[in-house]
Amino acid sequence: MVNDSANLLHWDIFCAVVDNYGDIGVTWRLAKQLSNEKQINVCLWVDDLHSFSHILPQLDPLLTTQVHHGITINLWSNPLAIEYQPGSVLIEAFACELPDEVKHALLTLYVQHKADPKLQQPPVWINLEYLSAESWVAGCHGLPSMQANGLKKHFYFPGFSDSTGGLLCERELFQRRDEWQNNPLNRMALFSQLGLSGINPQDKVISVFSYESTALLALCRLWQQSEQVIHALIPKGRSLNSLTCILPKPIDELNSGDQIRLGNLIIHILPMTDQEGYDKLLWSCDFNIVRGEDSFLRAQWAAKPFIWHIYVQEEDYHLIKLDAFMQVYCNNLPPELANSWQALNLAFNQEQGEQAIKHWQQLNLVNLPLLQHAKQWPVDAINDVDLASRLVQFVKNS
Ligand SMILES: Cc1cn([C@H]2C[C@H](O)[C@@H](COP(=O)(O)OP(=O)(O)O[C@H]3O[C@@H](C)[C@H](O)[C@@H](O)[C@H]3O)O2)c(=O)[nH]c1=O
Repeated sequence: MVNDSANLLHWDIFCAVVDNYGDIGVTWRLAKQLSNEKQINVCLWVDDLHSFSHILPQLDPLLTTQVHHGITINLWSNPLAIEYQPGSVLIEAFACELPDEVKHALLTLYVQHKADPKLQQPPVWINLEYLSAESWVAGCHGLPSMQANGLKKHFYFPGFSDSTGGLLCERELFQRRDEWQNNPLNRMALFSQLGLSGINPQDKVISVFSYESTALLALCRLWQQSEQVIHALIPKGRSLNSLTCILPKPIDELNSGDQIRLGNLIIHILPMTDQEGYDKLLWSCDFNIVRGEDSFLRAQWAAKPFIWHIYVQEEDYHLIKLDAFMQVYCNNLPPELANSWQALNLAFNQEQGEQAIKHWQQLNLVNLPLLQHAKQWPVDAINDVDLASRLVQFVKNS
C-alpha cells in the first residue's frame, strides 16, 4: 500500500518521442487529466519539445522547464539538466529507457527504505504500454516485473475490457461533445476560425490525418466525382505525400487555408491545432481518417464513423492489432455493414486503392446505422471507468 504522505507527492511521466506525435499525445492527455480531475501534481519529462510544440503551440522548445495547464514540463536531456526528485509514482511511457540518474535515485530510495521503512519508499513504477484490443492484454495487465536490483515495475496495459487498464477519456468529454454537436453553428464557426472558407452547412466534410497510402489517393479520385461537394481537411504532413500527383504545387509551397479544387472534391490545407482544437475538428466532420493511437481513440470518442490507419509494425503485426480492434468494434454491427467497414479499413491499410473505392461505395458516407453505432460505441467502450481513474486505483492497490 502507498501510505498517505506518499499520495501527496507528485507523479513523474517520462516520454521519449519515437516518431510523430502519438507518444507525446497520449502522455500529454494523461498528464492533463491526472492534474485536472485527480488533483495530482504531474511532472512530464519529454525528450523532444519541438515535436511537442506542434500539439501545444504555447510550449517554448528552448526552455528546460515550464508550466502549462498546471503541469510542469521538463526537457529530458542527457544528462538531465533538472534534477529528478522522486515522487509517489513514476510512469515510463511505452517502455522508454529511464535516465541513469532516475534509475540511480530509485535504487537509492529502495535501499534506504529497506534499511529504515520510515524513510521515503521508491515511487510506484509503471510502464504504460500501447493500446491494443488483443485478448492477451487482459492477462498481462498489471503484472509485476521484478528487476535484478530488487525494484518492482508494473506493466499497465490500456484496453477495452474490464480487466485491462481502460481507455483515456476525460470525465466530461461526452457531455462537451454533445453540446458542441447539438449546435451546428459550432462546426461552421470552427471551420472559419481555422481559416477554411467555402464550406456550406450541407457539404460533407472529412478530416484526414493518416500516414502515406495509395488508397487515400484512390478515395480522393472517387470523391472528385461525387454528386455532392466533399471537403477533405488535411494538415501538412504524411497524408499529403500520397497526393502529390493531384496537388498543383509541391507540398512545401502549400500553406494552411489553401484550397485545391478537383471536381467536387475540395482539399483544404488544415493548420495543426492543440489537442482540444483537434477534438473539436473530429466532432465537426462527417467522417474522420485517423492514425496511430491517440487520434484513433479520439475519433472513437467523436461518435463519428472513421478509418483507422494503424502505425506499421514489423512482420505486419499491426494487421493483427487492427483485426483485434475491428472484431471488438463490430461486435454488434449487422454482418454486412461490419464486413464493408472492416474491408475498407483493411484496404486503406494495405494500400489497395480499388478495394478502398469499392468498400467506400458500399459503405456510403451517409450510412445511418454506422453513424448510430459510432454514437453508441463510446458509451460501451469506456466500460464504466476511464484509464486515469483505473490508474489511480491501481496505484492505491500497489
Ligand atoms: C492533426 C493533429 C493532431 N493532434 C494530436 C492528436 C494526437 O495526440 C497526436 C497524434 O498522435 P497519434 O494519433 O497517436 O498518431 P502519430 O502517428 O502522430 O503517433 C504515433 O503513433 C504511435 C502508435 C506510435 O507508436 C508513435 O511512435 C507515434 O508515431 O497529435 C493535435 O493535437 N492537433 C492536430 O491538429
